[in-house]
Amino acid sequence: MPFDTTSCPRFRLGVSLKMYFGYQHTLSWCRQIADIAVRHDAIHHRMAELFVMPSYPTLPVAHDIFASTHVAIGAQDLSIHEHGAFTGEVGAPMLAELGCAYVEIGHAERRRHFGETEDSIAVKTANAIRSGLTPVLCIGESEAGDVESASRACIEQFESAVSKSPTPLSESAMILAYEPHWAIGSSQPAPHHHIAGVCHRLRQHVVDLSGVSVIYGGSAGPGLLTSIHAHSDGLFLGRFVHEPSALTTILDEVLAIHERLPRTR
Ligand SMILES: O=C(CO)COP(=O)(O)O
Repeated sequence: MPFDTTSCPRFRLGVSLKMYFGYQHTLSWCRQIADIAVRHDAIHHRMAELFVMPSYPTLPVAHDIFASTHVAIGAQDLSIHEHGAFTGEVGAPMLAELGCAYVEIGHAERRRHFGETEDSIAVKTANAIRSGLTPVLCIGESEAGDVESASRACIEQFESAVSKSPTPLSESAMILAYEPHWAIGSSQPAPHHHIAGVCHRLRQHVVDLSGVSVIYGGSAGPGLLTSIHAHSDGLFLGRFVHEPSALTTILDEVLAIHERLPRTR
């Protein structure tokens, strides 16, 4: 029986490669992911949307590798400037020209190691929107705590990040990647009840913004979506899909989740 995807959620699966791989390794990983994407029913039937974020220099070739797939590409950061005398920077207009659909903003590692501030995050978010890129806005509490305080911290970060938006938020597409800093680079994700609680509150907060999805990242990998899919629109993945077959396992989970959903809505 063909899948009725109109009544089902479409999960968003993003992968950031950070700076783990070299150039050739990145391209070979992208080719393997492209191969999985063209063959997997979860992508074919649009039950899952996949975007990958490799390092800047690989973006043009990655764009070509994914050209005949449903996989989108994005950058891991962007400049607070758009053009000009800003040595070493890459601005939103060039990322859009390169074929990026997404750009990551405010990752915990950029906040911690590169002096990213709430103000620079707000400027970057505005620049991304102005160039037609979908921000993947990373928000999350720095220390492990309860759901209430984590949600408050995330909502403050979100409100600050969108404070300079050039267009009404109701017209913007955006992915909120809930990434508790303490769960990134760890051996396991945050506890499921914590993820569910914070994602639920974030979804409530953006309930009137139909273009905003809430996904979870931080040691996410195979098995997690099955547990949290009622509360999260997807996953932001890192190390646990360095082995491409792990992505197949997650896409299999997407199929299984859809199989179990009622067909009558
Ligand atoms: O930060 C992340 C995605 O951007 C998650 O990274 P890890 O899955 O490697 O913890």
